[in-house]
Amino acid sequence: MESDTIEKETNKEQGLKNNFNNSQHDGELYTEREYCKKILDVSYNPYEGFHPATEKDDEGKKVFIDAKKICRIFGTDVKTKVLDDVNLKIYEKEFVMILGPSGCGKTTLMNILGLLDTPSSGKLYISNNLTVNMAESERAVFRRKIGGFIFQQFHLINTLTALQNVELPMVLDNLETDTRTQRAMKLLNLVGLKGKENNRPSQLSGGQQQRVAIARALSNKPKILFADEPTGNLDSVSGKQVMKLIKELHDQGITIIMVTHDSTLLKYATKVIRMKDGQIEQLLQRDE
Ligand SMILES: Nc1ncnc2c1ncn2[C@@H]1O[C@H](COP(=O)(O)OP(=O)(O)OP(=O)(O)O)[C@@H](O)[C@H]1O
Repeated sequence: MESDTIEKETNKEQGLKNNFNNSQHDGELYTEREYCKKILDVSYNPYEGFHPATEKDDEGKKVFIDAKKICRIFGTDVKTKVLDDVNLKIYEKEFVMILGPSGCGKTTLMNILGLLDTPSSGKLYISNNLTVNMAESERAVFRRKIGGFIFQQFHLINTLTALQNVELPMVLDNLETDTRTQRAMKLLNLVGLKGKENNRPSQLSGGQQQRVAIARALSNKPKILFADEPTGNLDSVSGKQVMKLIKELHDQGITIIMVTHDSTLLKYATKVIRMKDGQIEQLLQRDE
């Protein structure tokens, strides 16, 4: 950057610094410089620290999910190709974020990777097992034993308490009552909801409901967590609490695949998939 440009930018920042000194925005105390950068977009780049992924980036990593030539077509009379020849490898312990414009196929891709949906063509391997010919009962076992799921809309059962919601997957797994209650209590404590065990979803804030959903997703000790816009319905403070929890889970070794529209969350990711029109437009890897 030319020196007079730098000077202009610095003056702009200084002017804003005077206006926004120690300002509180979105529930977070930004330094003046950070805030100026954000609103002026002077040099704020959510992709800073990432580079286009190469084969070298994956050396020594263990493949968890391998998607080959995945297509998904919806409709019978009028067919719409929503995923078009997607090739993708996800490695153990990665924190993968899927971004892209509305309707580009992010949720469809995540649903296929999580065995909530099946591709129209292509092959999907999970831990080297080909999933295409799996019976629905086997897919259900994967979803219950290996995967954990959280969604923008929480999907809690309104007639059950927080504790009962977290216990539910363990009931399906026939765990003894004492064991599952103890585990659900521990998980609710972990997500910061001690004392809210007997509240029903309607008696909890959005952020608290999402934390119950996270506790429920953890009840089966998943190896991989699928999160579709987990902060999409939350205010920024609750969103940050939820992201902090998800980051902690990643730090503990859980692989995370998350769909988001919010590029400010990229700071948590180790890999970024940018999608467009049903295809992977760009694959980015965090610098070591
Ligand atoms: N079950 C379905 N039947 C028909 N069309 C579908 C179905 N599910 C998704 N679609 C279509 O597939 C396209 C991709 O949807 P998808 O939800 O994967 O996009 P997205 O990138 O997650 O969008 P958004 O960011 O808005 O959530 C959309 O045009 C959508 O209308």
